[in-house]
Amino acid sequence: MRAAENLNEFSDISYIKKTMLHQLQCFFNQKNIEDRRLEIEIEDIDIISWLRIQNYNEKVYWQNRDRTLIAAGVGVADFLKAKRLSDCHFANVNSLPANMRFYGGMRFNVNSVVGTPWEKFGEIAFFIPQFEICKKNAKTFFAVNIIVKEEMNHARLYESIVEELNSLDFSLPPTPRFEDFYRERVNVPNFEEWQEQFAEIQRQFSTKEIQKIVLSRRSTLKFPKYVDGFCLLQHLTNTQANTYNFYLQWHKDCAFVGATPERLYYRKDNRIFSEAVAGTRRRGQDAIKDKELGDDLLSSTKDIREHQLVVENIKQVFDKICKNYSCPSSPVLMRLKNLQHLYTSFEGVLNEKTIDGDILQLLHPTAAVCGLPKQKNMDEIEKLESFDRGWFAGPIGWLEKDCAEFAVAIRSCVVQKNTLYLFAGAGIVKSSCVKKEWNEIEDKMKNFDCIFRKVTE
Ligand SMILES: C=C(O[C@H]1C=CC=C(C(=O)O)[C@@H]1O)C(=O)O
Repeated sequence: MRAAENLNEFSDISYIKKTMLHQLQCFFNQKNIEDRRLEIEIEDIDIISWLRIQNYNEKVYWQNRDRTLIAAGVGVADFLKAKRLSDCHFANVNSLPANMRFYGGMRFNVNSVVGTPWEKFGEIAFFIPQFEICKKNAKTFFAVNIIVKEEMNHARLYESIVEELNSLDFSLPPTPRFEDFYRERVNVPNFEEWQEQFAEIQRQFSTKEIQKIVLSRRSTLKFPKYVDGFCLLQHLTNTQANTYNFYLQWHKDCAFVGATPERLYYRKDNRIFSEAVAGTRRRGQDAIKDKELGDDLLSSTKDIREHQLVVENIKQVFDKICKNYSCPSSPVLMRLKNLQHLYTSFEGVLNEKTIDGDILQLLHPTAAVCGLPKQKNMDEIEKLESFDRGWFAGPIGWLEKDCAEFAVAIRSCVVQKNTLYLFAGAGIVKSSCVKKEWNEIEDKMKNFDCIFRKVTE
């Protein structure tokens, strides 16, 4: 690592490339090489702008809620793909070098039929980026991840990494503001269809087949020109607080972008943290109105029941995977830019040999995005929703040796050429009101407030 007096040098492109090239040469000159992450400290750079201009199909951006980790990666050093969680070799993650991460996630329902715009995403997919810029503990690093497979020719691996390194672009033109106007918006379901779905659900509540269901909507917005997902991401990082901000692209022209408040879990060694986030009100326009709305949420029987079902469900999972755990007896408010939610945190110690695959299998989908009972609702959602949720409401995050973090991919959209697909859902219980739930979803979509400008001519 370089001394602090040379900070200016850190941003010098030739310094970055030359220093990394030197590290690569030293590494590949060794007789026996194994997986390695090479890192150099660089000056703090605009990570989104860097990511935006790289010429790769595979790109990822991750910013955790307290912004202690911001990472962007391009290219593929290794990947992990599967149709079922049970076929994913998560145990291999434990042999990765320090700080090397698999980023990715999975579909909400790996058994459902794949539809637009999710064709390029797969069921479960993770990758270790070839190149990464990572900001951690107020320091910024440029990293190259090297995965050495048995069958690989080392000289060829070296050459291909060097060639890619040379073509990385550090010119950093700033990401423009999102200033596009849409021409057309189509809601699936429309309000009449939403009412019909609601009536069907009410019937199932009365026969006690389901206790709570989370139904979602998709809004498709058509723009006159290609939508730049990085401008959206930049807007989210500028305007949202207390959210995980993410961007994931497996192919150019199709990206999954979001700013979600909901942690599925964070694991450090055998300690696990999770949370129930369910029950919603808007933020008030001033402190008095805001408190009024918050108090109303905290005392609403309907919202507390909706929330409590999520809490009970996480308890059942923690009973299975933890030696011990704790959670407060009543929810508090989680305040976001536009909305406030009921929130209960969980903290536990995992049973020995519990791997991330087991945790994902049991914790996802939470009752905050699916409802209860889970299997019945997965089938019901597949039947009632006439679009593919894809990765919306699925787990999204990263895994590294001894550590993992997943958010629930809500408050999200897919950007595909000149089309933007927005997704949001709402928890419905017996006492829910059809119009209020429709409006709640509309409020959730307003996370992307910058897009709601229509061409009027
Ligand atoms: C399913 C979504 O939100 C969930 C998380 C928080 C509050 C929720 C609610 O109050 O309905 C939902 O359970 C979404 O934003 O698409």
